[in-house]
Amino acid sequence: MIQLDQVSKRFATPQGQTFTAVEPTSLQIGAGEIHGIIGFSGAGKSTLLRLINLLEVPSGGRVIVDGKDLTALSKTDLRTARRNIGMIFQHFNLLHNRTVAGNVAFALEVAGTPRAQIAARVKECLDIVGLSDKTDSYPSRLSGGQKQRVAIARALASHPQILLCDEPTSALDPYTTRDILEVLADINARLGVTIVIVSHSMSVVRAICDTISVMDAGNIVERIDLADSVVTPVTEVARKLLDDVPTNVNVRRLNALRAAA
Ligand SMILES: Nc1ncnc2c1ncn2[C@@H]1O[C@H](COP(=O)(O)OP(=O)(O)OP(=O)(O)O)[C@@H](O)[C@H]1O
Repeated sequence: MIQLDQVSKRFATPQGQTFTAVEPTSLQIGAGEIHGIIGFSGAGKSTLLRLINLLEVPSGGRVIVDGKDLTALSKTDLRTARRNIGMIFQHFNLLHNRTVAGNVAFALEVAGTPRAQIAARVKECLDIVGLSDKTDSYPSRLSGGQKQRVAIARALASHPQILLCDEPTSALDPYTTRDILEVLADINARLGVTIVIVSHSMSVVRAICDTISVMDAGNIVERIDLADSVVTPVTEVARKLLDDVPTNVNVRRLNALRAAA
């Protein structure tokens, strides 16, 4: 479904130099798969994700989605191809002056869906994410988890085959995180949507993914297949990520002990 072929991304720095956020990278993600991209801050995860729908234009390489080379499409054809790729973000990015239904409808209006079809599709999408009772609420009246559900409904509005998720649970508590992961897993199972999820949390990607790419300094340094009963990371960065943040340590006390030593 998704094929990145030696894709790279360089940014110009204010000092007039170039910074490589993603080194030439190849990646294949099959239809119906849930794939995680994990790594520490600055590893290049979000940039790699945004290369999939060409939100970031690649500096080199090809992005092939559902058999189409997105890098070779005209602006109009790219706009059409992008309807096949929904996206959600850490901070939801909802329109605050529109209701829940209005937010989902907005995606359809932009896509040129005939007016007569919009209300029915909005209802379908809100049913999928379990938010039918909040249709007329404004985002300010919703919890973080509910906001992310609206964002998911909006992303699904144009029947995409792919859903890109950029840190979708990083602003949520652990219980709501699980809730949102269950919604995503359900969408994958019921609708067959291929999901790519960026996270810095190994527990998040382990909870939902089939396969994981581990990124470090703009490179995919390891691929983990969660179908393997035992996950034995090879690289140092994957081993560190597997440990997650050791939250059972009181870091203030630890610092005090270090200072006293
Ligand atoms: N538009 C941009 N211009 C210049 N540099 C950028 C731009 N976007 C990202 N970068 C740089 O590219 C590198 C990778 O950024 P990216 O956001 O992809 O990392 P990440 O792994 O998603 O990090 P985080 O987990 O903190 O979001 C970083 O050093 C970042 O500063």
